[in-house]
Amino acid sequence: MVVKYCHVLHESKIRTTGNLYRIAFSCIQRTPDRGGYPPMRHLMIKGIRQTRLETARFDIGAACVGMLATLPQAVAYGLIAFYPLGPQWASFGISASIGSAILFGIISGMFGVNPFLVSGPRAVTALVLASAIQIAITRGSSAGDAIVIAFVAVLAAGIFQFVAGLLRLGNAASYIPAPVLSGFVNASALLVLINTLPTALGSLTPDITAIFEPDENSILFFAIAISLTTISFQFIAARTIRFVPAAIVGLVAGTAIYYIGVSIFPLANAPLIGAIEFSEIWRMPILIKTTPVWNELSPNIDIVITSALTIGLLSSFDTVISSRAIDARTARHSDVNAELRLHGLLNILMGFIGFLPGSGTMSRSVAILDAGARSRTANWASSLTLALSLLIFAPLVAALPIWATAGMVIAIAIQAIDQPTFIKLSKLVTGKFPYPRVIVGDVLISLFVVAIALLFNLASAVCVGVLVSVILFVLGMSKNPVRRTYLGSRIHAHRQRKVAIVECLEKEGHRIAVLELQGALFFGSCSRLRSTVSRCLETGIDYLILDFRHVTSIDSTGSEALRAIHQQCLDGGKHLFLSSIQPERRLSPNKQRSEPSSSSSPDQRDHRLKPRWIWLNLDANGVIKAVGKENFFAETDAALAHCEELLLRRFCDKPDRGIHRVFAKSLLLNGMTRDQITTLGHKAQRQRFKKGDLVFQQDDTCNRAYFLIYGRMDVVINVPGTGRQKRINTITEGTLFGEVALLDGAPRSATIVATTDALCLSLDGTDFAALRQDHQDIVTRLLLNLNRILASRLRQANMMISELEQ
Ligand SMILES: Nc1ncnc2c1ncn2[C@@H]1O[C@@H]2COP(=O)(O)O[C@H]2[C@H]1O
Repeated sequence: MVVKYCHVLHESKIRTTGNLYRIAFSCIQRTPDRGGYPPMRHLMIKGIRQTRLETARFDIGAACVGMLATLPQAVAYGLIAFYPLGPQWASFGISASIGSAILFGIISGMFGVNPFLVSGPRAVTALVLASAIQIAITRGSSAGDAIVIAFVAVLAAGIFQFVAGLLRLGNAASYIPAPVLSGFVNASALLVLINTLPTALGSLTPDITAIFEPDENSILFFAIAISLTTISFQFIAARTIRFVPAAIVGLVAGTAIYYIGVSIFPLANAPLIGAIEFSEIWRMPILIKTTPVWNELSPNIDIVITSALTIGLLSSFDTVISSRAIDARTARHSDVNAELRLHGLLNILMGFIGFLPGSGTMSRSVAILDAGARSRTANWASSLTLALSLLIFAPLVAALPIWATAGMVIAIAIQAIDQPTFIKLSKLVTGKFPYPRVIVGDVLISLFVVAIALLFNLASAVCVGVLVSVILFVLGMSKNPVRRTYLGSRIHAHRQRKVAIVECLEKEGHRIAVLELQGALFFGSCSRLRSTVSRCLETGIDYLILDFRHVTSIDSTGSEALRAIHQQCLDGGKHLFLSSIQPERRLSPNKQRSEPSSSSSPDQRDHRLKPRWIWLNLDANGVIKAVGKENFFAETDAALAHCEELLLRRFCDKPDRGIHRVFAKSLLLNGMTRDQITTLGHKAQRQRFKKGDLVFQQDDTCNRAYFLIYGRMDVVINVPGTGRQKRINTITEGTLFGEVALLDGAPRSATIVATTDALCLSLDGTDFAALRQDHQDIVTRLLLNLNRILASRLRQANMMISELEQ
């Protein structure tokens, strides 16, 4: 392996190592994105169709940029991996790295699930290999044995990745919150900037503080001029030139300035990429070339296992997160598990033939996307071009000044910064956003991830970011799960009741409390639930209804809290009821797994049911047994009605079955003399209904009004578009129904069904007209009372609305 650059490296000691390392680190971490649409999506959105020629032109341009982004990285990673073995292994390392960039890149580019995910060697995995070799050498292994140990670890890492893909562990990355991903992208971009800046400013040491030293070697104005030219041309080209990738325009401009500078003016020489000989890259696989000393493996198995796990985890993480970020950018969705399986197989291959392990890279992927990649051709062609460039373009590539490549990397890093986070941050700082609480959490998490990444490393930053997000989420969800509390004195069950009963409910209804719960009942929210319930019970509540309508989930701690609340009620002689919970839920037709057969009727379809998680959890944790199934209600209204009945039994007179007593207590007949009531009774028609009978149906056209003497009727309406019906009220004895159609002559506004055996008196329009002729006084009184009934219903409805809106 001949790398001219390596000669410079050895000759000038660390002079160029610093540059290479800086380039390497800068490029690794570039994990860009988004400030605008990549050209491809932009064209897709505009609906512009391209010819194959145009697509190929963009892909080839993008491949060239990808190759230029890969080359310096690959050289640097090779040097990193074999650094502990000394300079004589440098060319070996570079060939192992470039070989991986070519072979891994071509195969994953061709067969990878994500067409724009460019894969190849990475700095982190190169560092793990270096430390494995270092430990083996310290324990007394020879260089060859240390290399064997390292590549067995690569092979095992490949198996690990393949198995992780089979077990679909890649999906775990979906749980990375957006602010963490944004912080990851920004941290990567900043790391690129920080690591590349010294090179772009001509500093010869890798330490960024060196650029502030007034040493003439630290800041070369010539270097700054070259990198600034590259950056500016790249930015201008990104906005103005469509045909050539902006990165190449910048690179050409920066290189031109360099050669003009060194040929016309006696300006400083820059380190160049240097010549690389292709013939040295392909060599015998490492396991064949070096004599494998298997005996060496057993005492060093710990190195193999830890390195394999670390490489496997880091590679998988890089691949999955890069694939997700590329997906977000290109509006696609790739199967990361399939990607992991392919990467696993390729890393097994890399381990066998002694090439560096590979994983998905954001930097190179974004480089080809920003350069206008249209298809996966740009991906594999960038690796192929790398191979070709070593043969054909070697002189051109060799002549590129490092300062210009540093400028190119900086420009890509700046474009990669996640703009939405910075927009949010600037809005927070300038106070332009009216509700800062909405975005402050996201911005803080994002900044936190960036800070950890800069202080430690990206992997820890993402882990800590996810942890902080989870903690913030739990705290956010730990708010009081009681969204509203109302008393039975203000809100009654939907029952048409006699005045005396309504009065009784208004007087004693404060003994009934409904607590509307919301969100998740879990370990984070249970203590607040318990304290709210305790406070509520202390106010003299006898009947407590917990409404689960807005509860999304429950865990065992939530169930335990319910059992404790039930015990608390028992101890205090109170009654607990749970509403809006059912064992099963009806599946909407489009969620049903199997399509109903053509023979199945709509009714049959409606009855497909699925067990409810909340019910199952309550059952599993013994809540249903403790509270008693009879105390669970499908609707809160039913639970409220049940509590009202219990209350009425305690505090109100027994229901009165005598017909005249019913009449006397009815609001409709209020103020009538006994004679008037008797006359009305003679004019009216008596009708008996059996339990389940249909009195009339919604939309029927008839104008008969009914007075319920005893029994109970449900008022039911059709729910439009579902074929289902819903009970909205219950009529009890002494109340009127069917009056609406009599008054306005329109079809029935609801269906009335007898829920018990019932007796009614009824009058139709004709009876009413006859009554008006002979007994005007009765009709006037009836109409007056009817007005009062309607007015009181309106007031009650208003009170309920105001109560529920609180
Ligand atoms: N929301 C409601 N609450 C109580 N009763 C109702 C309600 N809606 C309709 N009704 C009764 O149901 C009857 C259906 O027939 P009508 O429209 O003639 O008269 C209606 C009322 O008497």
